[in-house]
Amino acid sequence: MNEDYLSKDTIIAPISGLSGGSVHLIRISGTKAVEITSRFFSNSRFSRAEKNRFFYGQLVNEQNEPLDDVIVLLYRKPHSYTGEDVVEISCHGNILITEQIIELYLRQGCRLAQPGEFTKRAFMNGRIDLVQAESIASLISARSEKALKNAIQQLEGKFSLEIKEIKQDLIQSISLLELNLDFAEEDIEVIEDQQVLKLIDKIMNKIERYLNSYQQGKLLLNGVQVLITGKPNVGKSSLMNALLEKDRVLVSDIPGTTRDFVHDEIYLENVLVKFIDTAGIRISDDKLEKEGIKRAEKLFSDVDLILFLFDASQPLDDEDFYLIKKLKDFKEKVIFVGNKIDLNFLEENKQYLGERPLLKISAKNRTNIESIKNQIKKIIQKTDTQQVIISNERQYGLLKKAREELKRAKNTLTQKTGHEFVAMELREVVDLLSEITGEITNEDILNNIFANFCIGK
Ligand SMILES: Nc1nc2c(c(=O)[nH]1)N(C=O)[C@@H](CNc1ccc(C(=O)N[C@@H](CCC(=O)O)C(=O)O)cc1)CN2
Ligand SMILES: Nc1nc2c(ncn2[C@@H]2O[C@H](COP(=O)(O)OP(=O)(O)OP(=O)(O)O)[C@@H](O)[C@H]2O)c(=O)[nH]1
Ligand SMILES: [Mg+2]
Repeated sequence: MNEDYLSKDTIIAPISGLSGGSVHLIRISGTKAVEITSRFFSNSRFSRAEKNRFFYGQLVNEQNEPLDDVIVLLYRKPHSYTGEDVVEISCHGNILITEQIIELYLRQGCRLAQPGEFTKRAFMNGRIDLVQAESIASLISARSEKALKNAIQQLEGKFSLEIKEIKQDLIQSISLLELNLDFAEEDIEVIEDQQVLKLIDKIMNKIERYLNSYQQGKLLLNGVQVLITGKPNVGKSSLMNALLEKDRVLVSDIPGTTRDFVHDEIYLENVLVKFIDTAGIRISDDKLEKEGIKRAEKLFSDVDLILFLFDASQPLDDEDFYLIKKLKDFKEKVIFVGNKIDLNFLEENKQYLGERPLLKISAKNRTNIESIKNQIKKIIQKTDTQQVIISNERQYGLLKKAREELKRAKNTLTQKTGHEFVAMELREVVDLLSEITGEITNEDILNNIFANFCIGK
């Protein structure tokens, strides 16, 4: 597939952020990258260079009008990110300059790169495998230090290597099982069932460990989402401000002060925590309010933690009960927070709250806000970053299938249905693992993966 792929379009895209920075970076990859650049770049040593190097000079357009003073980086195939000839232009950080340069290349026969297309080419040209490609996307979007560490490990090939080792073990057993078949008539056992069973168990353990890391992996990758809900005027926005340690949201004694979602973030233990303050939920016939409530309730299933806030100085009322009932389905992630304890704490409310944690705070006086942060820290359990953590849904799905297939193989072996079936099932596991690293794949799957990358990756 390689040669074919190399000969395709020359593609271009900005690869740095386009707002704020003082320098922008543009990448051009493909056969025309060097030739086009040499026609519009003032530094004559550029086109003669054989090796990767950088050059300083002026970039001009077709009318010889200067576009910018730039640094051009030359990467000769296959020694580049994509494995093709690559030119990177580092220009001044003005979107107008960047656009003019890109338009020049488009007029000269390049086309804009699709999201993830550079990385897709790197994969197609064998520079990286699929796990590594996906780790680049995780690396960019990681919302915690641990997720970042894990992504870097995967980019270095740690997970890919472990998969390769598992596959080698499997392939060895498969060939021994097949050898057994050849010698079946002569009654020679090349491999004992017990040995194969032991191997299957060993591999199942490894896969189980990957699967178990997924929930935590996703959390570390995306950060923790915490929703603050409760009826109007119980102090949700006050709590939001207390958690953020700033006056982010408007607070007032008029019920219905917050009308839409307000979110903001902090880092706790190097994990991004996103708080969402919502409009107070009340039983209402008002169309607009009903819609707001519907949207808030949709968030119940999306978030990782729900803080149900109530006024602890007052008896719980129908509006509180309405919400408590709604939250029953999400019980395992709800924390009850009794606010306004500076006024009073009514013990009688406790009986309605079940066995979930109950925290007592005063948002206004910022009392006991730490107890909430401690509950969030509990979610961010101690994770061992020495081990591979899975955070990718595709990889998770394939690992689950591999586990099922291993179970099947184990069954077949213990039921002594025949070694040829065991071998077949183990081969299926090998294929599933090959799909993870992308040795086995198809165009649709690939397009799907890379389409979710950002532009310029
Ligand atoms: N300017 C720039 N910075 C960047 C990237 C990039 O593409 N360009 N990266 C993009 O994500 C990351 C680094 N990843 C890269 C990986 C491989 C090669 C590369 O050209 N490798 C060749 C050449 C090495 C050499 O000349 O010594 C090779 O390995 O053969 C470049 C960047 C982060 N920073
Ligand atoms: N005494 C006391 N008053 C509080 C406390 N927390 C909030 N309040 C007051 O309660 C009123 C409502 O506070 P908000 O934070 O705006 O309440 P909310 O739940 O966001 O209200 P809506 O946005 O209208 O749903 C304000 O007057 C706050 O000053 C508290 O811990 N103690
Ligand atoms: Mg509010």
